Amino acid sequence: MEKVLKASHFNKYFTEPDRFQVLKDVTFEVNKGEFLAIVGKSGCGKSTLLYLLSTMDTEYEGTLEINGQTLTGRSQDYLSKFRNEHLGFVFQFHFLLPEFTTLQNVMLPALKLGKYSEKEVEHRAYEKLKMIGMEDHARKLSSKLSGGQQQRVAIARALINDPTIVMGDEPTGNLDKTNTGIVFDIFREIAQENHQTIIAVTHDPDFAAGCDRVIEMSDGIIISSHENQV
Ligand SMILES: Nc1ncnc2c1ncn2[C@@H]1O[C@H](COP(=O)(O)OP(=O)(O)OP(=O)(O)O)[C@@H](O)[C@H]1O
Repeated sequence: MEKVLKASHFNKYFTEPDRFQVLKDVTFEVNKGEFLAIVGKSGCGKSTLLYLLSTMDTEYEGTLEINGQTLTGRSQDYLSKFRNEHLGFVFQFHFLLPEFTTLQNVMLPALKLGKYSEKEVEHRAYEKLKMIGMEDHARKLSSKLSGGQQQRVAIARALINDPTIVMGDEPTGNLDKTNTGIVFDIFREIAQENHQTIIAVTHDPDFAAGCDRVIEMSDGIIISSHENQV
């Protein structure tokens, strides 16, 4: 099984207000196309871990490898380019720009990457919107969409550069049951059809139960990793 992410011996400390160790020797690997949930009680270190995996936080001990590239010790410029090319992010809140249309929001990360012409980017953005069933809303201001629709658009935006890994921090935390199901199904399809990897921090037991594997954390430690029969 091809590994797309290797986290080795992560230790992470916070020093304010007092020094404490938030991650303790966290080591795990993630397969290509795997749909992984990270669960655990509030404050156990899930978001801190995801932030390290996202390459946004570089203050840690240990090594991070994604797509065969060692990312520990790289410059901010290198990491920023790497993120835009290889990673997609979905958060609890959609962070769409309200004065931009749905289509423009989805296009933004690809325009920033500068790999495709504007025409190509627009075409790609349409394709992503089609995939999530939102192409009819392409010209609407994103602020005019429902919460569930906005989160779907945020996923399309995360997918625009065809990332190897999509990372989600409570991606359904702000959604009702129906929209949670829709978002879950999109992730499932991405993993199954496109072999893109999903790593999602979640508090939702039903969401976690549908993932391929669940990593459970407690007090900065991985206490279990089990595969679901899905
Ligand atoms: N910048 C920071 N400085 C100091 N302590 C922090 C910082 N960020 C988080 N913490 C602490 O680190 C611990 C882990 O936080 P983290 O947000 O990773 O937990 P979590 O498992 O994601 O929680 P939740 O499920 O509530 O989001 C908590 O005790 C939190 O208060």
